[in-house]
Amino acid sequence: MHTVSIQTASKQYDVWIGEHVINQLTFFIQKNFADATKILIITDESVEKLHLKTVENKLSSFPVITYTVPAGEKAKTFDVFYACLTYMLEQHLDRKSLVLALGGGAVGDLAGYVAASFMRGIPFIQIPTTILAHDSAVGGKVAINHPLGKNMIGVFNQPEAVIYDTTFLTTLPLQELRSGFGEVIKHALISDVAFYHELQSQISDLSKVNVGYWSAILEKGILVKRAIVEKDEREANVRAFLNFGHTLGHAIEAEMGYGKFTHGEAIVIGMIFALRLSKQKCDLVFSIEEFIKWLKQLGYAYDIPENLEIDRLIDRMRQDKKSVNGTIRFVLLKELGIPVLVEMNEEEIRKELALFKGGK
Ligand SMILES: NC(=O)c1ccc[n+]([C@@H]2O[C@H](COP(=O)([O-])OP(=O)(O)OC[C@H]3O[C@@H](n4cnc5c(N)ncnc54)[C@H](O)[C@@H]3O)[C@@H](O)[C@H]2O)c1
Ligand SMILES: O=C(O)C(=O)C[C@@H](O)[C@H](O)[C@H](O)COP(=O)(O)O
Ligand SMILES: [Zn+2]
Repeated sequence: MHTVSIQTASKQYDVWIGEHVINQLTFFIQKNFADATKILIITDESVEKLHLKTVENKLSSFPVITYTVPAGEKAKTFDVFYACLTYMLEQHLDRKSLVLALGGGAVGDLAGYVAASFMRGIPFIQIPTTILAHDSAVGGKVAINHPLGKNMIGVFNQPEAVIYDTTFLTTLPLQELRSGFGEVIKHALISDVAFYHELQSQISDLSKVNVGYWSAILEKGILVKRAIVEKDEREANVRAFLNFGHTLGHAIEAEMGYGKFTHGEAIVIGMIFALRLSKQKCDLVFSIEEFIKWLKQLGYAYDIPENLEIDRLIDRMRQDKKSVNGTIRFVLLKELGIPVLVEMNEEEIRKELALFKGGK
């Protein structure tokens, strides 16, 4: 088991990562929440079938109840958020209650926002079950989607702890490995050239990565995220770098309809576009052809979906949270590992999107 301690401006907490670290849950709750009036596990319908029992078994001496939400982006809606809060009121949770988020980023984002909202805030613990959640469970961004934009309704709310049992990852389908690995690539590209080269040389088939190696690369990703959120918890400046690939990625997710494209797959396309812009605007020296060759090998889509209109993507990007006064901003790379936030002119974006979409 490895422990990564996170110290943000608002809170210190630990991330425990490794096989069977779920055992830590019992000790952590005994030590810190022994008087919890209720412990609510929020999970989704797939994770419930696969891993809920394991977690419940660790909590047999506590007053545990469960609320199950739809799997995937369907969990991040206002209706599910509201239904969750209704259930908590009906079950008489109070300010001494605790929420556990058992699942991927969608469950973590929803449950963290629910916990922040119930009676103005009760504590929650992240129990991530996906590769992608090495990113979502750390750093305290929690939110639901709005038809007009991704993660538009939410708050910053740090968890009490992150208990990342990598044995849960063994049940993930290949598409979810791929989605999560997109954020690992992001963490490498924005801050750690050696890590990027390691990934590129070591990983050619995501289905063959063993749990031990997943643990190691997820921990590296978490360290990248830690370094940034410790400096800038609420995205006043450098935290925006974690949004590399997301300006276009979020626009693709929203335009396709949430859940049609996984988050990680959408941001991979967004990263390719941001790399193309980085070459244009920041003289980045990097072979996008080589990058795409690797992505193809791993099974990623690497084009903007045919049915998406450029003008509509631009409208979406104008609504991005990084925009100021409607001016679209992209995270670009000056060099591998050296990101920068750049304001872009819409005409320039339109031209570059047309070239990208046209395969040029
Ligand atoms: N808060 C943040 O900082 C942050 C960071 C990155 C992404 N996100 C958000 O996270 C979400 C994506 O996260 P995700 O990819 O984990 O999505 P997810 O929670 O939707 O999980 C993906 C799918 O995998 C299933 N699943 C989860 N764990 C499983 C397991 N162990 N075995 C088998 N199936 C399992 C889920 O049921 C779901 O169908 C997006 O909404 C994205 O916006 C948030
Ligand atoms: O933690 C961050 O900050 C990130 O930007 C991480 C992203 O991978 C993540 O998708 C996040 O939810 C995006 O945040 P948003 O503010 O653009 O919605
Ligand atoms: Zn992301």
